[in-house]
Amino acid sequence: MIEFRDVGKRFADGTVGLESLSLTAREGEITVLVGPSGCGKTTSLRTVNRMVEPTSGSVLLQGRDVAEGDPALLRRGIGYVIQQAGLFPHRRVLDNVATVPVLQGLPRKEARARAAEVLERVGLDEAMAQRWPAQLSGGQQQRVGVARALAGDAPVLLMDEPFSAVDPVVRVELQDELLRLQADLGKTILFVTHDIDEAIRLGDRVAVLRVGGRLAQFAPPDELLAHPADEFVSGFVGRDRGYRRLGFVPATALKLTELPTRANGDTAGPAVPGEWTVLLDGAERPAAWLGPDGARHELGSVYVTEGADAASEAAGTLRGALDAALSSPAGRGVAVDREGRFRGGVAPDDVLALLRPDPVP
Ligand SMILES: Nc1ncnc2c1ncn2[C@@H]1O[C@H](COP(=O)(O)OP(=O)(O)OP(=O)(O)O)[C@@H](O)[C@H]1O
Repeated sequence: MIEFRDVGKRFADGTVGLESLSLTAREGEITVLVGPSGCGKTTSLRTVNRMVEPTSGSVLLQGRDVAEGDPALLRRGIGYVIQQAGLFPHRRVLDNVATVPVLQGLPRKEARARAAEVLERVGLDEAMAQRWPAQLSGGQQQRVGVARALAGDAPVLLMDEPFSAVDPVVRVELQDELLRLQADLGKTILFVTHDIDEAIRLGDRVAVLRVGGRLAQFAPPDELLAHPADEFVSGFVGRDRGYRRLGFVPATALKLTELPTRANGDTAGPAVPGEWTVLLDGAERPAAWLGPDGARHELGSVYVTEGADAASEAAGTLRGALDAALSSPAGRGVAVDREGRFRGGVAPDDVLALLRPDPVP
């Protein structure tokens, strides 16, 4: 969908922003460009909407060289979100968002209706829509920035450090929201960040760049964490990458163990003497543990075997499985399906076995 072909940029003062970048961002995916300061992330992004003209190579959008045709027209088909949102301070939130559809030729009234619709999508109500940008929090301003980029209904979004200026808690909220939106919208997103955690969280594929816009590795997050291409990448990805992989490895290969069960309210003791028993309600949902001592204990977190989605990141991944195992008083966790019905037990060792890298021969 977006293809960089040997894209190079030498600025007028001789600075090499990009040496030769080749990379394809696939349709409907979030492709993240990550790397240290000055490695050329922003420059790369801006070659797509021609805010920067490459000095060599070309950028293709849906197979067409962006250098052909009118840049203004090109930009109307590309949503663009920047740090600090870049809102017009003298326009109300609603009109900030309506700008893009107005530019696209929609009558003002329809453009405003469209703006209200996308604002609601990003969690901002009518009262917010009537405020001035300065009357919003940093996180709300970023939401408006995202809404404005979505208002044009462009299939491509360029996002340049859009969440960098907000505190870590809001940042995670905004990331979750982007993932939720993306699950609905399926845009082709090119996302720039210097934060590897953000890259790994959001990217379907992550491009790690070094200075000069040279591609060090381009891979899905799990592969980046499991098999960094070289020392630069492993240094950049960080020391706790083994642990962080937990959240990205689907637990489909995890074998559930059998656990004794009993109906909740049944006054008989443990189903198997000396063992922990899961108490199930009438709908087969686990309610509590019955200890070997005959006392009830809290269940701890449960592992949801299916339905991994943006809203509950850990569901269906090894992170969720390990958390269930470690937070349970029984030394093993309880697995449930999407409806909350009991599926089996999770042993911590089984989770760790799946994470263990292949031994080096
Ligand atoms: N207009 C310009 N003139 C000269 N040099 C420039 C210009 N714009 C960017 N550069 C240089 O090009 C290189 C890449 O810059 P770019 O902004 O793309 O990096 P970045 O990876 O986005 O960095 P950061 O994370 O710090 O924003 C840097 O060395 C920068 O100083």
